[in-house]
Amino acid sequence: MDSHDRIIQHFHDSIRTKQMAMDALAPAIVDAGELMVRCLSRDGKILSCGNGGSAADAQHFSSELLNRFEMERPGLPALALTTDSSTLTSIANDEAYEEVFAKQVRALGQNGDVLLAISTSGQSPNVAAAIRAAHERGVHVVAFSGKDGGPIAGLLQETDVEIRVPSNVTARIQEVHLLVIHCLCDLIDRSLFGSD
Ligand SMILES: O=C(CO)[C@@H](O)[C@H](O)[C@H](O)[C@H](O)COP(=O)(O)O
Ligand SMILES: [Zn+2]
Repeated sequence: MDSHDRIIQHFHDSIRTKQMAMDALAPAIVDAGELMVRCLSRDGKILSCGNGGSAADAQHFSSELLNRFEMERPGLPALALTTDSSTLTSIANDEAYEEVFAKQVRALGQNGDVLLAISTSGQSPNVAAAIRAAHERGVHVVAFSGKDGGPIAGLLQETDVEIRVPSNVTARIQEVHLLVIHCLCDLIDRSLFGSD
């Protein structure tokens, strides 16, 4: 397959993954949006975490809440746990990399907050640890995953929401995670500030 055809194939695969995810995930995305709106309307905040591309997604989401998505509106309380290099390196150095998000959740999480936990495989131990810490603090969880959901799927409680992309390809899963982030931002803005 030459480069041009390979690129066309990536686009086709991404389109097909989004079409499958649209039908499978729409109800869970609504549930996640309602959970986040309830949290924000009660002066809660939304924490987010993930590794690699999912760390970027965690920061993308928090920036669109803190600053804005599409409509002009006041900033909303959100914090990505992936950005403070001094905190991340000191926890990893003094304790373990597995604790880098969980220790922040225990320090910052309050009852009624929401943690957006992102892992395309559902395998990342530090995201799993963050979910356990969230439950200790009465923080609800929205989990973005893919593949078979991994160990993270088994950690989720009744009040949590799992958005598992029906794909085994990390890049395709991430492409859907980003679309879901924008869907959630739209739901939050329309619920809290009315439709523009
Ligand atoms: O972005 C990509 C691949 O597209 C990678 O950086 C990927 O995020 C990293 O391999 C992560 O460590 C994968 O972790 P996870 O999504 O399985 O929890
Ligand atoms: Zn965006």
